Amino acid sequence: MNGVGRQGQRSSAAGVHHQRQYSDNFLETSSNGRWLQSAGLQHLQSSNSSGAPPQQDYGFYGGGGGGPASRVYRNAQRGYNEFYAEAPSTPPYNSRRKSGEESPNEFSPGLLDLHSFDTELIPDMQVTGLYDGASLYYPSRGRSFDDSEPYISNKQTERARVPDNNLLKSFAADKEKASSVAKIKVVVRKRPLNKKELAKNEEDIIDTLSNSVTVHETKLKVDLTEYMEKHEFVFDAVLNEEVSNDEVYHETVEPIVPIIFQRTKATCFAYGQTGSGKTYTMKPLPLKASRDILRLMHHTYRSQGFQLFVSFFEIYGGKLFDLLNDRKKLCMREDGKQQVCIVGLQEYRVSDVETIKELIERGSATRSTGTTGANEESSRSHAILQLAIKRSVDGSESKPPRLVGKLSFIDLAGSERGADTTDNDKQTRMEGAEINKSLLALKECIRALDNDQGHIPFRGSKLTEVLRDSFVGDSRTVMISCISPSSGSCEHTLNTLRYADRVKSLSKGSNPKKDMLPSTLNLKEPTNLPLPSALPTASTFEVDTNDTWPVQVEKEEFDASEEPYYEAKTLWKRNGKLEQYNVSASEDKVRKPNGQTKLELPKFHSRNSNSDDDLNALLQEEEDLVSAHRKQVEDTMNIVKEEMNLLVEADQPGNQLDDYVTRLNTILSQKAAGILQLQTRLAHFQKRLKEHNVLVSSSGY
Ligand SMILES: Nc1ncnc2c1ncn2[C@@H]1O[C@H](COP(=O)(O)OP(=O)(O)OP(=O)(O)O)[C@@H](O)[C@H]1O
Repeated sequence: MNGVGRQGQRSSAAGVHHQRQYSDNFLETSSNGRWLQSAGLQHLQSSNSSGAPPQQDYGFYGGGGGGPASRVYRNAQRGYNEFYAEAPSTPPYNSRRKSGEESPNEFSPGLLDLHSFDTELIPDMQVTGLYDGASLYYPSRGRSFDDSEPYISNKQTERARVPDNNLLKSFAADKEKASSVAKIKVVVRKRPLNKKELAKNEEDIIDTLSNSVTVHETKLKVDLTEYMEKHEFVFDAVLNEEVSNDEVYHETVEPIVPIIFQRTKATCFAYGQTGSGKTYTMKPLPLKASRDILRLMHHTYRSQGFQLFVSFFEIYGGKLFDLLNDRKKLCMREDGKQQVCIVGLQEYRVSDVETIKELIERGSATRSTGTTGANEESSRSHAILQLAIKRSVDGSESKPPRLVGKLSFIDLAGSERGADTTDNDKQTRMEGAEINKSLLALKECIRALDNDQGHIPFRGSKLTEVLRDSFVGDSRTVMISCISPSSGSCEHTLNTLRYADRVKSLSKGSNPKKDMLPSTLNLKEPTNLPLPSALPTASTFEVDTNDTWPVQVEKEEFDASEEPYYEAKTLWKRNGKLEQYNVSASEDKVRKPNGQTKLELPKFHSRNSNSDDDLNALLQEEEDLVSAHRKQVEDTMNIVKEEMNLLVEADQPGNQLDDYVTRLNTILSQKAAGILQLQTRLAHFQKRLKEHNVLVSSSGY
């Protein structure tokens, strides 16, 4: 059966019609404007264009939020709201400011190194004995928080020392909720066919059913007749082209938001080839999450001194740039506690959704983009947006707050970059190598994380290094694999799904039934698979009974003589609703859990720089080998194809085919020997790499 016939059978006419309609619109619509719409925040744009001041009215959250009813309505309207409506273009940041109003850029640089506070989590609150009935106090999704939470009017300091029962119950409920959130969740999102793909008559080769996704790959037999190979994968969730960004949020980030208040660090990242919809998927998520975080802060945890901070940076060619500070180059350091500090990264304190929206827009506009055949606005960088929840230790706002939890959103660069380098210049090739390296390292870290391995190989790349603190302690990871439906992207789609499957397959919490099945079933006929349900929980909360942060006393005096290298500066300026901090390693101070503050000389790897270099060299070598290996296999396949063509041409009466067959055999055995040699070398390098890693970890890193 040919591809068109199969497609005709697989897709209903309505389905095809839908896909065409989406693509006609989405290619012509500014993504900057559309994501706000799909985030359900269109009204923010209109308020902006009218020049209205930023909203502080939290009543907004109750009405426009993610309640089930509104979601159902939006879903019903999705065809219009998301794909047909003309999205208003987002005015430039400055044009939307009223005169005299401060912009994040213009805040006086109240620079203080808060990074030591950032990287050390605030100790947990004691909730022992208060678990009974806690869930009654936990506000369910979509329910008004005003209904569930009586107004708390105690003095802040008193509250900090003697937390009220409702608050403790909320914490307890959040803890309970946390334990039901899978440690790693892998979700696949299929986008609709776009205009270009339709123009080229490319067909939709992806079927989705419940949480499984099937790729129909057209292949050629030796006699050059076509046949279809099916590859079936099962994930925690599969979202088809009909699914809105609201639903993506509901499936991925929404369950994580409450547990960020419980010392959890979570990471949500989008993986996929260029043009597969990573940015489209990721852009609305931080805004939606901020909306829910602010809602919790202003209702459930009202007057508890929680603060929300935003930072946005990118990793481009292995270097870090601040997207909220004119792409200022940043550098990464590690302090004595192996906490990663991004020197100079600016964080903004935010208290309303509009400000967050402006910051995200500003950062997105600054992000590096390049051009590829697949996507004109293709991103070559990994963009990382972090939402940090902090809290002043003694409940007052006079002291710098300390980190409670963090939510990182990562829009990764196109996953095909490494393979897309042969025709490009040196810079593009280097970018590709760097991207490949980081994606490989990210996968390894997530797998190590889920297996609770002692050693997390975060040093494999800049990306994993900056995410180090998301890989330790209580963490959650959501991977959204974005795929294109088109036949032209089949190979990349399969690569994306295999990467996702690899992340998932070693997960301890995976359904054993699923693990017994091969990831790629390659079935000729449709098969009804037993579909595993979502991951069971793999982790529990650690409660450190020695840490009771509400009664913690902070000392601000620093003994400069102790570490003359570090001069403590406590210039902390508040600036209305939005505050800007400059994180500087030279002001890196470490707060002890017992409440004392001590300056410590960070160890910036000096002792281990050789190990790092070696490791990097090894990783590089391994990567080169993998590329060479891949190339050998590709060459071999090409040769086989060419020879097969010759063979078919030569298959005429009277022709002797023996010569061709002998020639083919010789070439194949030569190639096989080359591949075998490369595999042996690769295995050798991997062994060395492993030894090296063990050495590195046993030396304290
Ligand atoms: N689910 C979707 N529904 C409608 N349009 C979509 C969807 N996903 C992506 N698109 C559209 O496809 C185009 C490419 O998407 P996007 O820029 O998000 O790709 P990307 O994976 O981030 O690419 P790159 O890695 O090159 O940055 C955009 O015009 C976007 O609006």
